[in-house]
Amino acid sequence: MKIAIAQLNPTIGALTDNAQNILNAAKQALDLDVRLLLTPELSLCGYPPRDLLLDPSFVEAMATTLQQLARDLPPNLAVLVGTVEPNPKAFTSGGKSLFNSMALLEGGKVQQIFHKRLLPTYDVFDEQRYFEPGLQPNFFTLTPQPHYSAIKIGVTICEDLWNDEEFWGKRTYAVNPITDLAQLGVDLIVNLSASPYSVGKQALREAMLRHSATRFDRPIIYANQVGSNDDLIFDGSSFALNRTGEIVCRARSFETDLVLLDFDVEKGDIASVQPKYVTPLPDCEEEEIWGALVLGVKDYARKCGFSKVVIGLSGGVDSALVAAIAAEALGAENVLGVLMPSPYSSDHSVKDALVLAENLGIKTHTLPIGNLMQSYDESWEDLFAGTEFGIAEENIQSRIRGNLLMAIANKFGYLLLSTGNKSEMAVGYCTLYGDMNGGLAAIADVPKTRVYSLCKWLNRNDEIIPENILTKAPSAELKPGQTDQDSLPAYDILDDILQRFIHEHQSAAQIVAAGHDPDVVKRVIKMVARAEFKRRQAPPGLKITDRAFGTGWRMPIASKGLDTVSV
Ligand SMILES: Nc1ncnc2c1ncn2[C@@H]1O[C@H](COP(=O)(O)OP(=O)(O)OC[C@H]2O[C@@H]([n+]3cccc(C(=O)O)c3)[C@H](O)[C@@H]2O)[C@@H](O)[C@H]1O
Ligand SMILES: Nc1ncnc2c1ncn2[C@@H]1O[C@H](COP(=O)(O)OP(=O)(O)OP(=O)(O)O)[C@@H](O)[C@H]1O
Ligand SMILES: NC(=O)CC[C@H](N)C(=O)O
Repeated sequence: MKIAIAQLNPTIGALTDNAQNILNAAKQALDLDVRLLLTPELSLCGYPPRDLLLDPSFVEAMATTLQQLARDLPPNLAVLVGTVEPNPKAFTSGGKSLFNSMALLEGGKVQQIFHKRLLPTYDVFDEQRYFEPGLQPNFFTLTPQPHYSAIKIGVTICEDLWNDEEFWGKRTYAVNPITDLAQLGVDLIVNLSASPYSVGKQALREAMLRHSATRFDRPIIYANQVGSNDDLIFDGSSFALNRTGEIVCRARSFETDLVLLDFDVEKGDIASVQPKYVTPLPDCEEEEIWGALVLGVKDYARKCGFSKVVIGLSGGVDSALVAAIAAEALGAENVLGVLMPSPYSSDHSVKDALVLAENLGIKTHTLPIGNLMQSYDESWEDLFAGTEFGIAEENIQSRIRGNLLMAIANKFGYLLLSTGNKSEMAVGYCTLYGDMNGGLAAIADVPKTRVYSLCKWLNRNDEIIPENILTKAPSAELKPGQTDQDSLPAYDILDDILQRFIHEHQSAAQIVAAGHDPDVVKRVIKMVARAEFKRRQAPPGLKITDRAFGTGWRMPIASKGLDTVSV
């Protein structure tokens, strides 16, 4: 029996377009003699729909679209479609008004509905805000073709398979849906997912599901969403494991795909369809992150209706990387780099930015800002009389640039990409309403040390990022001779402290015990706390790590929580 995974890229809320994509995949699958087609979690509305789910008319439109899709699909193909279903008991007995569901469509109708049982409510996930958990194990039977006996297929939705206590060494939820399904004697388990990307996550998914497949002696098919929705990048990388835990197929990462496999009724196991379709995983983390960021920029622009972007090109490494990502995502002809030298800019900053633009094939425009800086100086001359030249005067350069860039974006209908990296966003080394301006922060979750390693990886064959950009000392160039290390610890030290503090939840004392200077640790943690007000006003940033400063980071601003560190 042929089964296909449709690795789809839905746009959130675009019900008609998403249904059409499911229909297109179904037509393709039918030509390949497929009996069962799998689509990702919430494939009809896209994941995560967030508070659109609080709008009853949206939920109603989804139900209507689902019914129409059932009628439009080829009647002999069984299709699992991700949707929501009202909770009829919510009104009388309380509880959330919806179930996160999978609908089995066949023969022109909705045949069965399955409810997600485990609702992730941590990091970027907020499913208990909207959904009631399903209480029953989910399965259906399917006859491969007339005169064959029926196959029992267990249905799980994303998080449902993330509670194998043997794999994790603990239970997060009281139930483990896969145990119930094994007891019910299902022949095969499918998992319909919307699992966002983070570095190294695919290895974790494969190890986790390999463990479950072998533990329960059941084949598992994992169908993931692909595409980027705001800050979340979904990598796809759908795959299937046979009963012995071997990878039978793997879909492409960061692209839509349709993958075919075969359920051998005699053996009760799945096998690849020749030629074997196992896309190799990226060679290194840099290749993986690059794929994620390119997709992130491409989908954000496309789904918001932009074809062109503008970037401030300083001749530094951050703007160089963002320009390279944008050129790959949208085509070099759709990227405008703007050089805005001030009297403090070094000669090499302009030269390096121009060489970079030439390497990438992007257009540039130069707008010197000395005269605008002078106008500001004149306008506040009386007000600031008798004060020292300081941070306000330095930052005005950044604010002038931010204004010019937004004006260009506004004039020509471009999207402004901001260039701040995670290390800067963590400690607030950036100017509010200055270089923080923008519609999308492309590398806001990429630590500075990773910015360098990505650029070096990019240069592995040809020089794309000019060598001088990689070797000179990082500098904001807001005053003569300034370097980042006048204000911050060396980036390898800063990033290690941030990794321990933000990702590993280590205390200041633990970070010091790992060999860091106590004063530096205290200072860094205080800077992180005090920069919350800036991060709250930053553009959405593409998430590539397990903890980003985005929807999964909910810190108070007016607080003393992190600020009172002791070592
Ligand atoms: N809790 C809070 N809630 C709301 N607002 C708060 C606040 N705390 C301070 N503020 C306000 O924010 C102001 C400070 O923030 P802000 O004006 O952004 O500026 P600030 O953080 O003082 O300075 C920017 C820093 O970023 C560095 N930098 C590095 C790299 C690039 C660039 C660049 O611009 O290109 C800059 C620059 O050298 C400087 O050290 C305060 O003066 C105050 O008005
Ligand atoms: N002279 C300039 N011309 C154009 N844009 C600039 C200029 N200086 C700064 N910018 C913009 O402001 C951002 C932050 O600037 P800055 O160079 O101060 O910080 P950075 O962290 O060293 O970043 P980068 O490595 O890109 O230089 C830059 O990435 C760029 O987008
Ligand atoms: N949509 C979901 O249930 C996602 C949760 C899951 N643990 C994941 O990241 O992949």
